[in-house]
Amino acid sequence: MRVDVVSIFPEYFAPLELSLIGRARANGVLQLGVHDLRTWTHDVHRTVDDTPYGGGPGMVMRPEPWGEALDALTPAEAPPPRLLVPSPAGAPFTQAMAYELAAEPHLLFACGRYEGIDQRVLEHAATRMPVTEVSLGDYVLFGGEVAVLVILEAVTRLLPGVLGNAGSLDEESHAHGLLEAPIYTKPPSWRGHDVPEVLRSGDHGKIARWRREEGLLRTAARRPDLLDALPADQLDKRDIAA
Ligand SMILES: N#Cc1c(-c2ccc3ccn(Cc4ccc(CN5CCCC5)cc4)c3c2)n[nH]c1N
Repeated sequence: MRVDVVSIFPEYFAPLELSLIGRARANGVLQLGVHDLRTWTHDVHRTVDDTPYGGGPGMVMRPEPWGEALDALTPAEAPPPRLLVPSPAGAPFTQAMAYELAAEPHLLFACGRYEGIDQRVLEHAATRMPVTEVSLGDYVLFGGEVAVLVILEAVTRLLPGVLGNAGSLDEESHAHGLLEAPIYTKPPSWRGHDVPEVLRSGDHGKIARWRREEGLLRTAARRPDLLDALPADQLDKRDIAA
C-alpha cells in the first residue's frame, strides 16, 4: 500500500519510523511519503492561510497550495488515490472503515489546520478521485495530523504480515462487533487477584464461551449501542446475564 500525507507539520509523522509501522515500511508492505504543504507555495512568506469569507473565527487554508499538492501526488498514469480529509465534520472513523481502507492501493491524506481547508479543494478533488471526510470522534483537535496517525495505525495493522499472529485480529474488540473479554497472563495469583479458573482449565470450548459471555457483558455495560447494531442472529439477549 502507498500512502502520501500532506501537512504543514510533517515532523508530526516522525513516529511512523517506529515499531510495527516502521517495520511495515522497511518490509515494503507500506510505502509512505510525507510532504510539506508549503512546498507548493510561491510567496516569500510561504502563505497557506487567509481570512474566512463571511467572517467567523480563525483562518482558512488557501485552495491554491492544496490544489498543486494534490495534483503532484495524483499520478496521471495510475489509478487515482483515495483522498482522506480528517475533519470534525467528517464521517466517524470505525474498524469497518479501517478494513475498507486497508484494501486500497493508494491513500492520500490532507491534514488541515486553522479552521480547515477551503471546501473547493475537496469539491475539485472529487472530480478526479474518491474523497472521504473522516472524524475520529465528537471532540475538536487542532488539526488533522493526530487523526492521520490514528487512522494509519488502525489500517497498517490490518495489512498482511504486519501483525505476527494473524489470529489476534479475530478476537480483538470490534472484530465481531463486540468488545473483547478481559485478558490475563502469569502469575496465576497477583496481590490477591486470581486469574479466572476457566482460563487455566485447558477446556477450549469453555474458554471460548467464557470469553464471548464476558465480551457481551462488557459491551452491554460500556457500549450498548454496539449490541443494537449486532445482526439479530448473532445475539440472543438472553445471552447476557441480568
Ligand atoms: N479527524 C478529526 C477531528 C478534528 C480535526 C481534523 C482536522 C482539522 C483541521 C483543522 N482543525 C481544527 C478545527 C477546529 C474547529 C473547527 C470548527 N470551526 C467552527 C467554525 C469553522 C470551523 C474546525 C477545525 C481540525 C480538527 N477535530 N476533531 C476530530 N475528531
